[in-house]
This record gives sequence, C-alpha cells and structure tokens, in this order.
Amino acid sequence: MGELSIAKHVDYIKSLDKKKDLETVLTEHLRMSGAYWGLTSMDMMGHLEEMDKEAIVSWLLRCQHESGGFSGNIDHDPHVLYTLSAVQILALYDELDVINKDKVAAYISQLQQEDGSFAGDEWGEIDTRFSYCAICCLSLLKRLEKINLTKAVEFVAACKNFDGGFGCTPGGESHAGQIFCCVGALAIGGGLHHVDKDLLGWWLCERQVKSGGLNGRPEKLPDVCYSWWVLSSLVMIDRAHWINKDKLKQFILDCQDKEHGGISDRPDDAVDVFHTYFGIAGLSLLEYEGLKPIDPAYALPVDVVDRIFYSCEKKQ
Ligand SMILES: CN(C(=O)[C@H](Cc1cnc[nH]1)NC(=O)OCc1ccccc1)[C@@H](Cc1ccccc1)C(=O)N[C@@H](Cc1c[nH]c2ccccc12)C(=O)NO
Ligand SMILES: [Zn+2]
Repeated sequence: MGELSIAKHVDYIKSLDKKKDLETVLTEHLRMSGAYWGLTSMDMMGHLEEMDKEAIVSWLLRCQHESGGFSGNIDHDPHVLYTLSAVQILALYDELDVINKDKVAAYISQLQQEDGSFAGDEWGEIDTRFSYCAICCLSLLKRLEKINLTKAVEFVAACKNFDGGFGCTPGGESHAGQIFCCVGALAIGGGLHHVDKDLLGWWLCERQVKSGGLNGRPEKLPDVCYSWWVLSSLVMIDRAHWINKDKLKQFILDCQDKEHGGISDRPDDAVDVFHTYFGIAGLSLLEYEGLKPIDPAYALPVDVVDRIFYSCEKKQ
C-alpha cells in the first residue's frame, strides 16, 4: 500500500500562488473554486495555517458584487458556483461573519425559477449543479428560509432517471457529477427519501473498474475526481461498502506525483489542484490515516460543519 506524500502536496499547493504560467491564465475565471480546492486540501492535511489568510480573505471580498454574488476572480461576473466556493472558504476560516449573509441569500434566491430550479447567473442556464450550490450555500449561511425549499427539492427529484441516477435537468442522462449534486442537494434539503438507494447504489458501484478507480459513466476511463463524485454519493446513501475501498485507495495513491507533489486524474498524467483536492477528499472519505474527515454533502471538513451547526454561542 503506497503512502500519501503529504509534505509534497503541501509544498505543491503553496507553490500554486506564485505560478504565472498559461494554466494560471486559463483558469483565472474559476480562481475562487481553485482557492477552495487548495485551502480545503490544506485543511484536510492539517496545514491550513501555512496559507496567507488575510491576503486570501481580502482578495475574496473584492470578488463580491453589488448583487451580493461572488465571481471567480476580480472583475469577472458573479455566479452561484463561485458564490458557494467563496462561502465555503469563509466557513473554513470561521469568517462567515465578515459578509452580509442576507445580501448573499438575496442574490441566490433571485436565481430560483417558478419550477423550483436554479439558474447559475443572470444568463439563465438551468442545471442541478446550481440547485446544489444554492441549497449548500444557503444552508451554510442558515438562510434556507429565503428560497422555496420544497419546490427546489421537487425539481431535483424530477431529475431522477429510470437507472436510479440523476441528470442536469429532467430527462438528462445520468452522470456521476450530476448525481453528487442531486444527492447532496436532497441530503441537505431533507429530500433523501426520493432516492432509490439500492438502484442508485448499484449504478454507482458499477463505476469501479478493474484498476480500482471509478469512472463517471459506463465504459468511461477511471478518473480520480470521480473518487469524490461517486464515493461521496455512495456515503450519503449508506452504500459505500458496495465498492472495494482498498483498491480505490491504491488507485488514488498511484495518481500522485511523489517527486513534485500533486495528484493527477489518472496515473502518469499531469497533476492539477482540482484532482489534488478530489484525490485527498476521496482518501478522507476512505478514512485515510492522517487526513481530517470531510463531510460528503457540504464538501468541507467535518469539524468546520460542526462549528457552524453545533456551536450554540455562534450568532445566527
Ligand atoms: C469546469 N470543470 C469541469 O468541467 C471538470 C473537468 C473534468 C475534470 N475531470 C474530468 N473532467 N469536470 C467536472 O467537474 O465534472 C464534475 C461535474 C460535472 C457536472 C456536474 C457536477 C460536477 C472543473 C474545472 C476543471 C476543468 C478542466 C479540467 C479539470 C478541472 C470544475 O470547476 N468543476 C466544478 C463543477 C463543474 C462542473 N462543470 C462545470 C462547469 C463550469 C463550472 C464548474 C463546473 C467543481 O468541481 N467545483 O468545485
Ligand atoms: Zn477528473
């Protein structure tokens, strides 16, 4: 059983901020998500304090718009995806009180449609990804009463397919990423009874290929990020024991770059912060020794979620 090279991955993530290469430019528009992936990885490895909190939080606040929404970087447009990433970062840092929670909640609630679905931004694309972002974000802000949660849950349930999986809209093909979003939204929104746990559990455990890795759809290649999309969904429906956890653990460990740090989508590919995060999060769900446990629905360390919901002295 290989080992997780924690020191190498810590150095890799700390080196990201200094990079000014093509990749940095190409991912400039989703930098808020990149910051969330890097910081949550550092926290799971127990090294969050090595990041520059003040610089990150002041940059984050410059990404908030008049509307209350957050953009992927300064001077980009607000979107529900990056609004969730920003709130998750503030939760990690226990700084949710530096923002106006009602303003953020107002931005998200005005994205809800008549049928309960959510648009990602003012351009109006509808996708269950955005239902998850909206419900997860408002739950962390304790502002779920600002939307019609019943209709939000009904729309997600209407996206259930005959194979037990979920798609991006009603009738959309089942895909592991969309399944995570729908199961996560239902878990947080109190609608898990809509899920056929045995049927979906079977579809999900069928994602495991002989190398031990998980793919996102039948016949596709395994990919480390599906260790999260598939496994977190299996954990939420209590069917995680239906896959071979040791073989998945080995697949993720084989995707590390043990020399330079970082984790890639599959063995011997180039590493990136996205797959480094989803690999560490997958190992955390597999209870890997030395990693803080992560909450499968909120995609944040369990101690962060507990601090928000179970510390009575915190203001609402
Ligand atoms: C935009 N993204 C994706 O489309 C990745 C690409 C990929 C990685 N490995 C195989 N493909 N796909 C992805 O995130 O799929 C998971 C998914 C799909 C649909 C719904 C939810 C999650 C990645 C970034 C990326 C791009 C290219 C290579 C590696 C990472 C991404 O930001 N994913 C987002 C979720 C997402 C999926 N599709 C998107 C489109 C626009 C913005 C965000 C997303 C995320 O995980 N946020 O925490
Ligand atoms: Zn991937």
